Amino acid sequence: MVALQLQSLGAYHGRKLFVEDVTTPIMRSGEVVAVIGPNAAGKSTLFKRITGLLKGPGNVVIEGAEAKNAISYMPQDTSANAVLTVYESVLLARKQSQSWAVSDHDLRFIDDIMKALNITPIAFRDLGALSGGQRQLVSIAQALVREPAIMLMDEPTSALDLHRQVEVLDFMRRQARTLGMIVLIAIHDLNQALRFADKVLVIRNGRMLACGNPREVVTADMLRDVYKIHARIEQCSMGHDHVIVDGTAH
Ligand SMILES: Nc1ncnc2c1ncn2[C@@H]1O[C@H](COP(=O)(O)OP(=O)(O)OP(=O)(O)O)[C@@H](O)[C@H]1O
Repeated sequence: MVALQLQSLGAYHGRKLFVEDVTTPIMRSGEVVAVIGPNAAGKSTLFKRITGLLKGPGNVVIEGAEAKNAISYMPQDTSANAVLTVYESVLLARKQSQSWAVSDHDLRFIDDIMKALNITPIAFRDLGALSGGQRQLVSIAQALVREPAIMLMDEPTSALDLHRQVEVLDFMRRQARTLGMIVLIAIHDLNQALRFADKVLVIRNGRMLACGNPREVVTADMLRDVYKIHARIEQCSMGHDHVIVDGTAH
């Protein structure tokens, strides 16, 4: 069982603190947490602080995972200038966190992830010759083959068509449950967050406003305060919550 908690976490860009005093409930194996908030709220900055790419006060407390492959981070910018094929890049990603010998298990694991993400047909294409959505899928594969205990994904579906968005988010949730991962996903699509997340964490101006059950966190009041929109949360005929936007609030 893996557990993650952020305690009074802050993050600097240069000398300025852009994220401040983020303390979360304990997140546990199998959970998917959607990290939401307006542009420039600090979602990517928070992820970079959790991975150790940025410095700042506070603690990232992880229990039940070896430091070596505790966290895998998929950045927002998935552009690549390495002269590698898709398959080479995924294999390299797997080997970065393990010994350099390639086992049958490694090859099977990579095949399974690539098949699940439907990128086997482009396995031998150069990274530089992919569409934005294809690059994003490859980047997800690179993060997953490291078999992390905690996965941080920064807007992993922003370039994907609707079918692939649902496929990827469904797959991530299954992976979280079956492998016991904790998955944090920064995402702008609040309906996808409501559909896939166990918890929603809201950030505004570098501060965490709430972290908890999606139904309790994503409310008309929160949408007005944080996003400056008039919206309703309504249940569809299947009983799922949806955000219906009526317009901007000033
Ligand atoms: N390298 C950097 N140097 C200085 N400031 C930065 C740097 N990167 C980000 N910032 C600033 O930090 C703040 C938070 O940015 P961040 O990228 O974390 O927001 P975000 O919530 O991920 O936004 P978006 O939804 O637009 O991707 C912004 O004010 C941004 O200008």
